[in-house]
Amino acid sequence: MNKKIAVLGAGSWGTALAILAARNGCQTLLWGHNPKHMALLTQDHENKRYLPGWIFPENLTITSDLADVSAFCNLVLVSVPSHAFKDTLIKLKTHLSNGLQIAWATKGFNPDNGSLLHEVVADIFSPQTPAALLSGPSFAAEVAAELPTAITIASSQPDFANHLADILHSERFRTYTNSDLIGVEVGGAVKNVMAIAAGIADGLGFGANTRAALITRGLNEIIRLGVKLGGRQETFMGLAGLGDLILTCTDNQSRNRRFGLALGQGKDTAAAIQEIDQEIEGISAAKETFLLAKKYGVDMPITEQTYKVLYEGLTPLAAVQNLLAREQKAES
Ligand SMILES: NC(=O)c1ccc[n+]([C@@H]2O[C@H](COP(=O)([O-])OP(=O)(O)OC[C@H]3O[C@@H](n4cnc5c(N)ncnc54)[C@H](O)[C@@H]3O)[C@@H](O)[C@H]2O)c1
Ligand SMILES: O=P(O)(O)OC[C@H](O)CO
Repeated sequence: MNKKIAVLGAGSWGTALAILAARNGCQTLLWGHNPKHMALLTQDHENKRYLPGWIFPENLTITSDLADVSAFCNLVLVSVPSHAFKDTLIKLKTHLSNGLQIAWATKGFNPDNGSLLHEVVADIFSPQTPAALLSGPSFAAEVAAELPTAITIASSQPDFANHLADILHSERFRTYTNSDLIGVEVGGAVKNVMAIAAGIADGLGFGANTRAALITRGLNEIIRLGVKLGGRQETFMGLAGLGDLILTCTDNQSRNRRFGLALGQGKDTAAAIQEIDQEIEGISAAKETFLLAKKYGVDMPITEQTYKVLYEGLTPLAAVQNLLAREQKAES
């Protein structure tokens, strides 16, 4: 397979995806924004900061110069955090625009206005630019370890989704295609809010029953917002919805769940962020989801309470008590 791909973002997920593509036989370029960090990756042939223990395949090369991307190929997979997504695409455009095929693995909203990331892609490049999102239950370290994983590749352009699936698919990394870009985006972004909430409940000492209730009612919130934004209900029962929600709410590899655990155990937000020392996408997603819910009149009580803990100083215990005090009603 003489295929090429440039991965933008040398964190845990971009590094894992670059290693995956290289193992699949792709000539792979991994770009990171920090020259000193990328020099270490070049020197060490591994990412000791974000994905230690996984030596890079020989067909994976490192750069901190975006100009190298346009000379390398026109297929780009963006895996920077949501707060860096728009700026990274703006920088990319100065080097590559014509013929660009872009995918992204970022889970979140555009922090400027809560828009979905496919809208950022369309605004910066074009609505006709081949675009796809990669999302689903996938911890980077397990992908690097080649533990069986299944993810969704969502695009309104099926040929492009299939092209990307061909490049990334393997026995241990199963790719499923989906035409519901909005549903997959909302599922991947809002599951991080629910993971914080589930972590808070566990950190407070509540049990498995509580966690199951939060996951179930959290899925209900995600579906309500996702359908309102144009997603298909069935998408949220799939890998990018229920699958990723269960994974992130129940396993301590999740940064979002661990962040919630720390809050529930009494740490303040700053201390919890410092302790985790990696991206916690649910913090910004909690605000963006809360604002979207208000804008579209969608009842999202778990999201609202999580937002109030993170942005209004509500204590974790008071947040759970507020949820428990809600009036009895028919399940919907
Ligand atoms: N880590 C996982 O298991 C995993 C799995 C699936 C999806 N994701 C998603 O991947 C995205 C990237 O997160 P991650 O897990 O790799 O985070 P990370 O904390 O592991 O790494 C973050 C990376 O972003 C870089 N970065 C920070 N600010 C930047 C900027 N302004 N411009 C460019 N790069 C910048 C950092 O240098 C670092 O390399 C997130 O949206 C996350 O939800 C992560
Ligand atoms: O560590 P988290 O909570 O950002 O979760 C990582 C991935 O999104 C899991 O699918």
